[in-house]
Amino acid sequence: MGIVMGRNQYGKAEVRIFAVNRDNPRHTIKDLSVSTSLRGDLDAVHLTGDNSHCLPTDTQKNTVFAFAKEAPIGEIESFALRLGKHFVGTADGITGARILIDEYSWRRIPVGGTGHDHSFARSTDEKRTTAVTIDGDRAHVVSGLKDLMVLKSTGSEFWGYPKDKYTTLAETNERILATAVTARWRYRHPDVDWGKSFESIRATMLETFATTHSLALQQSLYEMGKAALDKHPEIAEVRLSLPNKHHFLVDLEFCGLENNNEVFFAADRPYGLIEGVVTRDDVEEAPQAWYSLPEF
Ligand SMILES: O=c1[nH]c(=O)c2[nH]c(=O)[nH]c2[nH]1
Repeated sequence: MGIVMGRNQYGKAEVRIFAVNRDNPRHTIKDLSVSTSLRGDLDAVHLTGDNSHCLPTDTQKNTVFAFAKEAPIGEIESFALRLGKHFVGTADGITGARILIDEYSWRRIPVGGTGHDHSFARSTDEKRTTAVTIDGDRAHVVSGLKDLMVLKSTGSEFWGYPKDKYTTLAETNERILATAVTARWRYRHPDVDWGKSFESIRATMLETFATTHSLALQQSLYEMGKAALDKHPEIAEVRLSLPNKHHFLVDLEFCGLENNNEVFFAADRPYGLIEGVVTRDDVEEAPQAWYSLPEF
């Protein structure tokens, strides 16, 4: 029985890059966290420490910064595709790459009609994301968002579940439903207006969360994924990870007050974690597009 080196990848994680376009006085900015991972003929570095195919993670980091200067960053999907193709096309022994990008959402400070030219505010943790996988001459693009906080103050119920001797949860037809959405969707091809597609999928999922009368967070998850797929032929599947941010009704009887679903304890943990894949029944699966992705 022998011991062999298994699947591996390596790169620089969370390169924080901030870029300003100063072409005119109305600046545009990009605030990104970029992670690079390279795959390929890397047995030698693991087995003997032979670094001849080991493009340093420091060089990968420098490449990210240089690419941001050499051409406009543009949409995160295009930037990730450029980086991934560069590494696979130029680094000896490297046959695959995974580029992860999270984009922080700054907005112009609302001064005047169109917002300030060079001052910005960020009031949310929400990030737009992409995960690009280059596998030889194939490319997979999985985009999404994370930490999008949403809440419904009515229109959510939970009842009809199995009960056993450990059950204490009361059935309810009136509860708060809150979650922090992490969603990723896989594109069928790279011929996409990335920004427009992102905005529309995000809006569709938000609208569906709002308008679905929810009997379970699982039902909301499916409806959100389905609505995105119905409206967007360019995507093959949607994966969602939804922590159920429980809001417990506070018993105020101790001081003689009736609590008519008005005052809750917003617990941060433990939380239910509802996860699922919503897909088309006629598309080919692409496990490589998802391999080692956080959350999925
Ligand atoms: O929407 C829900 N789904 C569950 O599976 C679950 N389990 C639970 O305790 N509360 C809820 N709510």
